[in-house]
Amino acid sequence: MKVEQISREDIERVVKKRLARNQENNQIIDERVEAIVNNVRKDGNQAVYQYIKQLDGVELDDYKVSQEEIDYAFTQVDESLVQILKEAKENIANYHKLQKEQSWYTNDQQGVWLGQQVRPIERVGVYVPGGKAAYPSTVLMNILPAKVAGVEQVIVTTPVQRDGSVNPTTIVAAYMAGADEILKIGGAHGIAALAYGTENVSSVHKIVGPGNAYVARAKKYVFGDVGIDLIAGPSEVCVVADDEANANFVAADLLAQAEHDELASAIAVTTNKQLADEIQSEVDRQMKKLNRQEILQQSINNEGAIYVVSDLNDAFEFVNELAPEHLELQVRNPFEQLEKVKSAGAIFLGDYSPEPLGDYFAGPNHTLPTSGTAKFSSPLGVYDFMKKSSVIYYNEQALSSVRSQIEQFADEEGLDAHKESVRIRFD
Ligand SMILES: NC(=O)c1ccc[n+]([C@@H]2O[C@H](COP(=O)([O-])OP(=O)(O)OC[C@H]3O[C@@H](n4cnc5c(N)ncnc54)[C@H](O)[C@@H]3O)[C@@H](O)[C@H]2O)c1
Ligand SMILES: N[C@H](CO)Cc1c[nH]c[nH+]1
Ligand SMILES: [Zn+2]
Repeated sequence: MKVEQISREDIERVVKKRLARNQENNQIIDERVEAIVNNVRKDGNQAVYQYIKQLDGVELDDYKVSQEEIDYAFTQVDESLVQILKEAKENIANYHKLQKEQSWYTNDQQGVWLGQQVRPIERVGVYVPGGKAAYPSTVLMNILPAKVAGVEQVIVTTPVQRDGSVNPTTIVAAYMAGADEILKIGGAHGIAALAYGTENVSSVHKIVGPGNAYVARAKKYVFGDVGIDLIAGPSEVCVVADDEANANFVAADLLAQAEHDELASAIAVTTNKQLADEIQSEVDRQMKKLNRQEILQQSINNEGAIYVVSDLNDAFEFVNELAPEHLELQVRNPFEQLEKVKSAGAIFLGDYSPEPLGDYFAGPNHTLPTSGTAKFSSPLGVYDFMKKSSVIYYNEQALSSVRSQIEQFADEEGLDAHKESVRIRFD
């Protein structure tokens, strides 16, 4: 993991170069994704089964998880883990209940009644990643806000494992969170099946959930035909560390994100060169003891970096340019620094709020904007599962009092039928 000293003038260039690397990867992936999505849209099941065979290495007869498989999954998961899932579920549901918006109406007592009706989306697809690891936590994070919003039908899709099954904890978590159906379709073909439906699956109205670059680009490609939540691609962490930070903690937190994906990005930004060197050697030392060596080596060597800046203001300049998925502030008085953050998916304060606390347990959602998209988007939340309709009521007298304004406006736009629709009610 390289250590690089950067000045204020370098920050924009360094961050833009990092984000541009993503764009280059994306161009190659986009061509592949386009072909997969279009083939599933055209050929339905036949294409789905063919991609499951080609990309996931499994010949399936049925990609729906059956009741027998659900029952069997419950026999495979330890009671202690079920208990943990229940606690996490409670924390996540409680946090998300606070996000629920209500419909509202105004009544001016003069015959005008306006409002905003809030309704859940009816049918939602949840992508749960499962290529390199299974993510039961992501199941909870994506289904629970949908259920809090009142979504009627939640269809989960996740890659099939080599033996033709789905990870049992994923199934148990999906069942506990209220999934209506679980499909064994990963990657871009999973996204296409949800977006356009197949002979066995009705299409959904919106697709949520993180995944690798193929999944993230497929979501972007189907957007418009269905809704999507946000671009949640390979994981990222940026740790801001001042001279009081603990190098062991910082290194451990960098590795915790790096282990997700070869393309995961783990960055430390520090004001202290000596700490940077300590973090670097700690990463090397700790990495040797971990599983997933191949992924760790690649992500740490290619995507990881430790930047040394001259002061905390420069550190926040860097952060706001990067807009990382996860930001950790391992600095003195982190609460005082919080207001300097303009763009980040989730912000972890202090030495004892490591990012995995948020991944599994605290309650806020772990599906977060990546690749700089935190500059304009927010964590997955109940609001992603709700839509709004405007409500308008005028009585006869109220309409009569504004008819001339509307008629003149319609004249101005040359829209006679608009004018007539008002006039006809009175003349
Ligand atoms: N942002 C979040 O909240 C969050 C949460 C969990 C995981 N993640 C991220 O999700 C990702 C999970 O990735 P993953 O790979 O483990 O699982 P995944 O389910 O996202 O992707 C696996 C699928 O990708 C497809 N695929 C793989 N190589 C392909 C190729 N060359 N061409 C076409 N399709 C291909 C396969 O069909 C496979 O089923 C990681 O990047 C991790 O960082 C993010
Ligand atoms: N850190 C991931 C989001 O980038 C979420 C996750 C799930 N399980 C473990 N981690
Ligand atoms: Zn994680």
